[in-house]
Amino acid sequence: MTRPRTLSEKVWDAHVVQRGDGEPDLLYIDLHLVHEVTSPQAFDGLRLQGRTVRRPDLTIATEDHNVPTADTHLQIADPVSRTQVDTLRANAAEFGITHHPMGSDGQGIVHIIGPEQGLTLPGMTIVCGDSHTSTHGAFGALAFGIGTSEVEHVLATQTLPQSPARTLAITVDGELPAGSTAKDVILAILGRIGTGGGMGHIAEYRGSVIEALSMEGRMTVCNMSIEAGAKAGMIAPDETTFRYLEGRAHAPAGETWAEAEAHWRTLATDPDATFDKEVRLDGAEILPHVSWGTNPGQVAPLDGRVPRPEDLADAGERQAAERALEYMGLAGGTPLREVGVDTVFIGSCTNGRIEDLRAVADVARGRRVASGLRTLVVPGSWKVKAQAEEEGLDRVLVEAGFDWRDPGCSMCLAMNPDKLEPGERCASTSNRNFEGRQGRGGRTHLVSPAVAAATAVAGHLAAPSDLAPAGA
Ligand SMILES: CC(C)[C@H](C(=O)O)[C@@H](O)C(=O)O
Ligand code: SF4
Repeated sequence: MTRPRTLSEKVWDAHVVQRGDGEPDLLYIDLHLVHEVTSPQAFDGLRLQGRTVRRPDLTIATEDHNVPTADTHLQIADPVSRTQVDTLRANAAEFGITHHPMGSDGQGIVHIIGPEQGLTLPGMTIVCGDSHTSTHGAFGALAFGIGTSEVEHVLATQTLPQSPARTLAITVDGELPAGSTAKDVILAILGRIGTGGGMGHIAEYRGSVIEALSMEGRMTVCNMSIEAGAKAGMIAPDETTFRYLEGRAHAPAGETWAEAEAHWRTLATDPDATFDKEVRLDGAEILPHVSWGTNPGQVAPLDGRVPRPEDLADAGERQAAERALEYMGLAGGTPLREVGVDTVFIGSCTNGRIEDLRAVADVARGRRVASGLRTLVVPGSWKVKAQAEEEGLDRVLVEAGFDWRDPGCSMCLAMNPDKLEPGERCASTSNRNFEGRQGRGGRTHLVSPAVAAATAVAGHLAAPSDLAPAGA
C-alpha cells in the first residue's frame, strides 16, 4: 500500500517527470497563464535563444494589470501601459498563443478567467508570473506564482524544477455567524498566523466552514494564501467544485467528464495523511474583519478598535504597528467604525466575481452612496460584467450612485489610471494594503464586498447590519 498522502502531495507526485537525489523535482505544468507585466523578458529570452513555446495550446494570455477601466474602446493613453500591452499582443501572435485583448469576451483578470472558462481543473499544475496564482488552488489544483525567468523556462519546456514544500493544514470548523464571508475567513486566518505563517508551506484549507463555501468564496480564501507567505493554497474538490465546472467552455464533457470526475474524487487528502503543521480556527468566532495597518496580517474585527501599539508585547510587532498607524493616519484606540473613508474599491482577483457583485448589489439596493465618496465597482472579467448586467446588478449599483466600470486589476495595484491620491483612504475588497499599493500615499483598508458596500453607504467602515433599512 502506498503511504497516506495529502491533496498537494498527490498532485505533486503525479507531475514529477524527473527526480534525482539532492535535486529539485522537475514538474510537468498543465496550464501556464500569462499577463503583460511579467512576460516580456521571458519572450525576449526565447527569441534570443531561437526557441519556441513548447505547448502554445497550454499557454493562455490576457491583459489585466495595465488596462484602464473606463473608455476601454479607446487606445491606452499611458505610453508605458500601452507598450506593455502591445508587447504581449505581439508576443502572443509571434508564438501562437491564445490571447484575450482588452475589451474582448474572454478578457479579464488572469485568475478570474481561468476558472470561469473551465481552464482551471482539479489535479492540475498551474503557474503564472503572478503571486495570486494560488487562487486556482480552490479547485484542488497545485497553483503557484513564478518569476520571469521561470516563465521563460515553462514557455520553453512546459516543465519547472521545484523543491518540495512542507504541508500546512488550516482547518476552519463550525459555522460562520450571519454576515461573515469568505473574505472574513481569510482575513481572520491572516490575523492569526501573520504574513509569515505559511512560509515554505503549501496550505490546505479544510473543515466545515470551507466545505460550505461556494467556489467564489473558496477562490477568495485561496487567493490570499500568498499573503501568509504560503507557496500555494488548496481545497479538495467536491460536489461544489464539480457543479461549478460542469458545462464550462474548456471543462471535460460527455464521457470524459465522468472519467475526470471519478479521478478528481481520488485527490482528497487520505484520512491518515499527516501535515507538517496544523492550525485550527472556530468558524463561529469569525466576525467581519477589516485591516487597520499596512500588511494583510494587521487586521481586527470591525467591532473592535485600532490597536494601541503600547499594548503589544512583542517589540517587533509594536514597532510595525507604530509605523503602520503613522502611515495610515490612525490613532490607536479608535473604534474601527469611526474610521471615515474617501473611496470604496470593489473588484480584484480576490473579490471581483459574480457572487461578490451580488453581495454588493444586495446592500446597495434602495440605498445611496454617501455624498462626496468615490466608488469603483470593477468586474473581474467581461463574462462577470455581462452576467451582472443580465441580472440587472449594474442598474441597482448605478442607481445607488456606484461607478460601474470595465474589467481589469484597476485600483488593486494602481498600474493603470485608477489610483488613490496621497492621504486618500479607501475601503478595498482587494488583497494587499502595503504602503502605496493603491497609489502613492494612499491608505487601504481590506474588507469583504458586503463591508465595502455598507462602508460606501455609511461613509465610514461599516457592516450591512449597521445600515438603516433600505428605502428608509
Ligand atoms: C504584477 C504582478 C507581478 C503582481 C503579483 O505577482 O502579484 C501583482 O499581480 C500583484 O498583485 O502585486
Ligand atoms: S487584481 Fe490585484 S492581486 Fe489580482 S492579479 Fe491584479 S494586481 Fe494582482
